[in-house]
Amino acid sequence: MTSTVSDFFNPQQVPVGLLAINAERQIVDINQPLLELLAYQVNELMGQSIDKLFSGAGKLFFLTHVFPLMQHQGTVEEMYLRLKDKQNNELPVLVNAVKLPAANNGFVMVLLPIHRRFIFEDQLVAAKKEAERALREKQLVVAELERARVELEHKHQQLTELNKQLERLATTDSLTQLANRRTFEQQLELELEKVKRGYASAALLVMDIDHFKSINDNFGHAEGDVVLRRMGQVLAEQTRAIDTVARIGGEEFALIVSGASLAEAEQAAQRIRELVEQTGWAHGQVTMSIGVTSMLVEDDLVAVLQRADRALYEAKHKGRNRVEVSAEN
Ligand SMILES: Nc1nc2c(ncn2[C@@H]2O[C@H](COP(=O)(O)OP(=O)(O)OP(=O)(O)O)[C@@H](O)[C@H]2O)c(=O)[nH]1
Repeated sequence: MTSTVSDFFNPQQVPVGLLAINAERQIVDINQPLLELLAYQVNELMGQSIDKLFSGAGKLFFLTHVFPLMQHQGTVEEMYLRLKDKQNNELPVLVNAVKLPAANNGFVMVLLPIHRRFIFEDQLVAAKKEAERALREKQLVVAELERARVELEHKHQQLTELNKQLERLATTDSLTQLANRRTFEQQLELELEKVKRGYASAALLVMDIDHFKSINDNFGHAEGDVVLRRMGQVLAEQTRAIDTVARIGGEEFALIVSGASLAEAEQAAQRIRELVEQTGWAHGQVTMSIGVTSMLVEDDLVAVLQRADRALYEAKHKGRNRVEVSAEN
């Protein structure tokens, strides 16, 4: 004896909805699982139009799309429908339908509830939205960080520039832009240190403009400043990068000559004196007296400065526009 499907299971108990409708869309059969899903009693649906199971939009979709396909193709596969149960709750289902033999003219529909998938899809959409929101937020944070970084960099540049300006102000004579007295003394200490350690010889020139007071008196203080500025340029042009030229007093300048013997320093002083004498000045001739000395191993700052000043005094005393050398203490 051949066995049939119904020997193995009862269609009223399979975990899918089964629904049969006739050509007029009246329900002619419905299985128990579908009744339970829809919360109807069998007598409430039998003979009723399947339209009763749709909400407005669902009904339109069924009538204009799904049902015409069932009629014309005789089958539909995996179409998505939203039914509504007796309490008007939505029941999303996948539909497979097939036309019954011609004599019957109806359709049998298999309805697979996809409520869980529906929830899952909702969750996926929500998760995607959340991910997009988080991404947007992250992009905002990244943009904010970038803005802060640029601002910080800008501030850092400003600070660096400000520090440079402060450094320049602290180390430079504002009138001539040469090193100021403080920087000069620091450099002199460094140079003396090198001499003491036997690394190198070095010499000091102290230079003073002759009769500068008369320039001020004859042409005014502002014109005196012009001469001081111009003198700063003349001296700076004569100075090697390793040397230090500074304005150490009103009309007094100094030059630290690294690596120079006393004779070399004297030559340098003569060159400068001649250059100043030959420079074209707006207020008549300007000359300079220069005292020269070597830095000695036993020197300190005061000693070397005193010796150079003594030589300068001698140059002034002997008639100015001269170079004098002071070799010993
Ligand atoms: N224009 C100007 N004058 C200054 C500045 N600092 C000092 N002096 C002037 O420099 C002059 C220095 O005069 P003195 O010390 O008498 O020396 P001198 O006239 O150069 O004469 P000798 O050095 O003896 O050749 C004074 O008149 C000061 O007022 C300054 O920054 N600008």
